[in-house]
Amino acid sequence: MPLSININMNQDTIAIIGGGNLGKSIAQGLLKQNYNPEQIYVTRTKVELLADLKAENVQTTSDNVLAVKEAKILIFALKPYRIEAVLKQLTSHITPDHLVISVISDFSIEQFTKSLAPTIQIVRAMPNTAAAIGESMTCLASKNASAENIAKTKFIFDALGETIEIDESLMDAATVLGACGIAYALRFIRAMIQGGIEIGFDAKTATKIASQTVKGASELLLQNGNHPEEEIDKVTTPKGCTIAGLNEMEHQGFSSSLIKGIKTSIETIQK
Ligand SMILES: NC(=O)C1=CN([C@@H]2O[C@H](COP(=O)(O)OP(=O)(O)OC[C@H]3O[C@@H](n4cnc5c(N)ncnc54)[C@H](OP(=O)(O)O)[C@@H]3O)[C@@H](O)[C@H]2O)C=CC1
Ligand SMILES: O=C(O)[C@@H]1CCC=N1
Repeated sequence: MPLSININMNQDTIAIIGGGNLGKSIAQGLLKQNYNPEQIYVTRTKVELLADLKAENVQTTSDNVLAVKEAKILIFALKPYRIEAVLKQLTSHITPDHLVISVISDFSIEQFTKSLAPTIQIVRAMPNTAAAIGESMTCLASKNASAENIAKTKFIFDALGETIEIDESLMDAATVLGACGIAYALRFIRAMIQGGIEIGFDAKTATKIASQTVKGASELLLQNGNHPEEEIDKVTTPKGCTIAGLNEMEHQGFSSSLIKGIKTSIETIQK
């Protein structure tokens, strides 16, 4: 569905301040949704690394002030240790007419607000890199943002995948489960591939089988709304190979290692 159908999103220029891994994924996702590339600004200091976006007619620049002046919607996708310096540079150019969205982890709305005029509304969004292909899971949180600004933010991220609204106190948890989660899932798939090669498949075939199988498993939950164990029960024949393998994985700490990893990730954010 083109973004222009609703609230005229294709008429609002978007500036992505910080075109790194996540910023670029968002830009790629917008392009995939037929967002007019000339109405997307992406900034970074090493602007030459945005050549792929430039080739698609996206406006790439190292000039954050220019991007902010040209855009109605600002998406800040900088590392947390860079944001304060960049906001200092931009404070006088960010107005209440801007919709300010931050995808920065570990940087609260309150911290953001301290650097800007009190009239500026901020929406926090926590997407993941699957935004590039319209499959992000994005958690949204706000404090003083208007219903219109929240709806606009939701509209943008709905076009890049699924969205849910959460309390800001859960943003670290959203970062871990949703954003870091992509990496955990990919490491799981990589391990499946390694196992698949050991039992006879070439790497390409193992990758195809593992990736599609994981996609199918996710879809079973998303489409049927069942508990994972209910679907697992359908696969585990008594005395069969699935339960033997699963139990061995659990003896080796499979679920426990994932849960401990998730807790370690959130402790790393919160320390
Ligand atoms: N990667 C992910 O999967 C996710 C990341 N996040 C959050 O998103 C934010 C960005 O993460 P990520 O994309 O991984 O990080 P990256 O380091 O890949 O991207 C940050 C970008 O900011 C640019 N940058 C640095 N200084 C400036 C500046 N003064 N003006 C404009 N651009 C600048 C950098 O480019 P250059 O060096 O050329 O300036 C870099 O490309 C972080 O806060 C992260 O926590 C949230 C969810 C998922
Ligand atoms: O690991 C990180 O710092 C960021 C936060 C979420 C995904 N990547």
